[in-house]
Amino acid sequence: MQSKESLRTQLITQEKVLRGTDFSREDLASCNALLSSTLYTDADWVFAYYPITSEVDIKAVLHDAIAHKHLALPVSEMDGTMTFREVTRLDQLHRGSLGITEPREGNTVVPTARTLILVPGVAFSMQKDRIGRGKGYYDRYLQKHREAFTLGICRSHQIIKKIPTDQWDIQVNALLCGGAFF
Ligand SMILES: Nc1nc2c(c(=O)[nH]1)N(C=O)[C@@H](CNc1ccc(C(=O)N[C@@H](CCC(=O)O)C(=O)O)cc1)CN2
Ligand SMILES: Nc1ncnc2c1ncn2[C@@H]1O[C@H](COP(=O)(O)OP(=O)(O)OP(=O)(O)O)[C@@H](O)[C@H]1O
Repeated sequence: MQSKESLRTQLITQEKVLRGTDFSREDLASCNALLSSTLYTDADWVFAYYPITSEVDIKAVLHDAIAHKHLALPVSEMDGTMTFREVTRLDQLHRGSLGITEPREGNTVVPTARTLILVPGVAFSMQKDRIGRGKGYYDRYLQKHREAFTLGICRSHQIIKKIPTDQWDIQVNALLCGGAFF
């Protein structure tokens, strides 16, 4: 089996090749599927991510969550930990050190059983394994916060057959891809 590191390198090269591709239809299908699901309607808090170009554009979900629920976005710290802060408007975010748009202020919040965590990734498998950007932020965070439901979100080309796993890897509970749940 290909190592996780070489898979990640290959997938990030693919991200660059696909940079000009228009994924808006596929991304909107996923947003709409999510917004009308009970996973979403039953949640009181949504812990989401602010998308970069290679990730499913969930900004429609971010706006809906601000209007109808509570939204939190991740802040990555230099020591490898990640926290989530409450966000009430998207025009007060800033570009953090890793090139990710993140909240500058806002209360730090922790997930409960009614929190839906939307997990980005470089790739996922149908076994719900995940490859992230290689810094272990989500693995460390999800290990400590087991009570929330985790939903991986990706585009069709980000589904791969088999992902080699390490003992620290945390699977997601479900996957949303191209407008369908798995
Ligand atoms: N949207 C999003 N937010 C997230 C994550 C993520 O995967 N996606 N993270 C999940 O862990 C954390 C941040 N982790 C990161 C780990 C590595 C790189 C990284 O390698 N960045 C590139 C530049 C990316 C770009 O600008 O396109 C770099 O620094 O070279 C970025 C974020 C928390 N927030
Ligand atoms: N629970 C943990 N405790 C300590 N270190 C961890 C933990 N989880 C992952 N790591 C470390 O993080 C590094 C990256 O792990 P991995 O390659 O699985 O990242 P990833 O899941 O792709 O990234 P991310 O979660 O940031 O998107 C590894 O070197 C690993 O040792």
